[in-house]
Amino acid sequence: MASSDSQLLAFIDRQKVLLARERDAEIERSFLLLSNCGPKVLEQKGLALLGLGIHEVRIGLGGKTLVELERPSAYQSNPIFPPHNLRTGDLARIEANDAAKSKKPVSTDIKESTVQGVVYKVSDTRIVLAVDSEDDLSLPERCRLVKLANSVTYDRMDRAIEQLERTIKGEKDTELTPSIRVLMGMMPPSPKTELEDVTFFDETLNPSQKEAVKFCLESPEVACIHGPPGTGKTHTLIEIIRQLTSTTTIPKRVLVCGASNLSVDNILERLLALPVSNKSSRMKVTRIGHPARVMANQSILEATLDLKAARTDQAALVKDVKSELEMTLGLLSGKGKGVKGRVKGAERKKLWEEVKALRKEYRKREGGIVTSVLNESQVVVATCHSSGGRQLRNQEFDVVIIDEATQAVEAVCWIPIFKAKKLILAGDPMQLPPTVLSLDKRRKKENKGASISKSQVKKTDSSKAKESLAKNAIPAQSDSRKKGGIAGNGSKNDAKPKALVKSNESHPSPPDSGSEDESVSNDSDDGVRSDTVVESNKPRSKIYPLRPSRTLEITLFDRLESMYGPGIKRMLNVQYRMHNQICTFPSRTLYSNKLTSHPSVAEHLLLDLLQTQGVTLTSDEETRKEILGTPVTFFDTAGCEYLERLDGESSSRSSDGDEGSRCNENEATIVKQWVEDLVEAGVGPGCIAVITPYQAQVTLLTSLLRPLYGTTLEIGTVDGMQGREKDAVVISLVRSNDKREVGFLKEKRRLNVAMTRAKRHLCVVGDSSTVMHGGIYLKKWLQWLDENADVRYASLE
Ligand SMILES: Nc1ncnc2c1ncn2[C@@H]1O[C@H](COP(=O)(O)OP(=O)(O)OP(=O)(O)O)[C@@H](O)[C@H]1O
Repeated sequence: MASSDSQLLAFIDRQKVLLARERDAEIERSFLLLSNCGPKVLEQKGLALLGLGIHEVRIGLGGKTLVELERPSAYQSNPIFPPHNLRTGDLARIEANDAAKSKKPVSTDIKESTVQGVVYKVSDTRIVLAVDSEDDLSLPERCRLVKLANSVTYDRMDRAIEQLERTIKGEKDTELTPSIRVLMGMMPPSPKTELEDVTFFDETLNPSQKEAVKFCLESPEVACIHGPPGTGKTHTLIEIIRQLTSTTTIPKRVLVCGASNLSVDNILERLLALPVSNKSSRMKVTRIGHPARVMANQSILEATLDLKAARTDQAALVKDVKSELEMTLGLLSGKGKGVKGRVKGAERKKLWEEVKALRKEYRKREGGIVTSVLNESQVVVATCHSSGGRQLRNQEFDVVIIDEATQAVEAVCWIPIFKAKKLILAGDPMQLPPTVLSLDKRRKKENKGASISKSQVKKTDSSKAKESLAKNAIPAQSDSRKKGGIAGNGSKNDAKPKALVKSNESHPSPPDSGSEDESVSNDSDDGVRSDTVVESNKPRSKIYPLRPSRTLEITLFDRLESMYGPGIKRMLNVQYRMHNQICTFPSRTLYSNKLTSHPSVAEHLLLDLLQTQGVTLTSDEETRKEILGTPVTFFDTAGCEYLERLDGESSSRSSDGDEGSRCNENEATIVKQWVEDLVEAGVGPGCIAVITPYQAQVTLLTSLLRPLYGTTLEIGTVDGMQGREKDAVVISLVRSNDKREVGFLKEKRRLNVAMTRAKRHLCVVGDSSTVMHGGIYLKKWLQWLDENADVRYASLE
């Protein structure tokens, strides 16, 4: 059934409401910070840089004025910036750095600000702000830079949704293409145009990858690729791009987008590394985006629009205008060569008029160069957000590919969608959803309410079980801990306290293969049916109508699957990362038991890694062999009374408005000891990552491990590890002793990302008796670990 007008409008209205809410949450967050904190505190939080001076004012791409700031020796003894969170693309403003006011909150009144712009480039000692203003730039001598809420992303998303509305209503020039109609449930996907014989450039693709490539080529309007961890999603996308742009079929023009710079640079890097028979057959690829934001890799930099434009023959045409502009700006800012003091009064006004005219001319000439570079490009690579910039305004493509589509909110995907006739989405709905600020705020409110009512109303059966488990387990554990210790031989069957074995036996068995547990946080609550597990490749006979999304976490990928069923996608089913034992639980519970391990990794262990490095172990090195030969280890802290602490508990809310973060000192000690054991056994710290849900635990672990291993050992939250892998991963779960729903522990997707980062060894430290409200997936995993992993008992030596 095609979406009715009222369904279409309800969907669009809902998107507008959700986007407005998200924008408010972002503004509120930054407003709270700016109005509550003095500049010094903002600098400590990484949101401001104080005591800066203007190094230079020049002109950049787009005729923007680039203001370069530094820490001059007059105000600072060290030219290197303190740690900060000002990144390329962030909105920031330069304001006078008045020392007397440095404790007062900085101004929240935008009008009062001096100069506002976008961070263009960041290094250890310099930061460049790109300013678009046509007005007079009154730059203070001594200044500071303050990060602001960025509205550009929201503006672009709002515009994309408005464009969608006008397109559907027939009010806009944009054509209501078949792919837009399919995306909006106005018509079902057309039957595939069968391709007789596809000759693959990469014959090593596995059958599921080949099927996904073929499916994407054959689908007339929309196709999705579901790539579980390590299954070669990028590999498959590269083949699709090669097929689309090859001359054997009709070459297509492709726009490759992604949710993050990292994802698109990863694709770009692989495209640029493809073998070419001769120079003319090299794929013409251009990367849109700030050169400072793209990967620091020469071949990638060479592919940026900025560098390509600068190398064209016409580049000389803009050079003259640029020099003149820079000279005039130098006069105005008092920073030009040989300029003494600033120009004032009528002369200043006249010079600004000149700047305006020169800038217009510069943009016109530069626009011509940009268009000619882009017109020659077969493949353009950009983030979804930057595809909405001026440079691509009139560019059209045959196909748009969006990687990491399950991490992008739907509205940001619409920015590039309007530029092409066909859409290919790639992602994994079982990994992290997009970050949504407004949702976190609501969840926290709901959790607060839930925690009070639940803990006050009654004790659940599970909490009673936890208590009796803890009572029984303590004496037995202290015995075994004395004997075994952290690297001791406390293997699951011989050293496990009886009380634990019993209680585990009474737990239900792991989730059945092929079905996701009903009680696991149900996506349908969010307005999407929870049939994300692949059932069949056939198109579903019944098509569900378009429904307004409950939250921004519902991605376009989720929604298409919900409307059209699994026939809209193909799943890659061979993973090239994890030891089979690491892969088993996620495969069973999230991927319909369909995820298999490639033989090259199925049995690989840390032991083999060391052998490839020429290390051989003698027969008496039993402990070392045991550590290196075990794919999954579980330190069960049940009954140990390792209670966590809420960081900032006294105030219940930290000054930046966030709920306090949790940490667990004893658990951190266990993690530290295991990392030490791994390193002692020969594993390089660079091959290890420590992952934990809470920032406070990251800080604690960093204080314990940094002095030993420096920055080679990676420590972070799960969000920073998506798309990454390490030979050995240690997860510190930080048990929760209250009944609140807390992000990581509740969300199976986060847990999935954490557990699938490990290649050869996964160690989990946590409490199997933890019963979290809503944390059923976690409980099942811990149960599975208790039954299948090498279980060790925590001991604080
Ligand atoms: N057909 C294949 N044959 C051999 N190795 C492969 C094949 N496909 C993928 N790989 C390898 O699997 C690993 C993961 O591939 P890739 O980075 O493309 O996966 P991904 O799905 O994009 O990863 P992520 O889970 O991080 O999103 C890479 O080392 C890649 O070389």
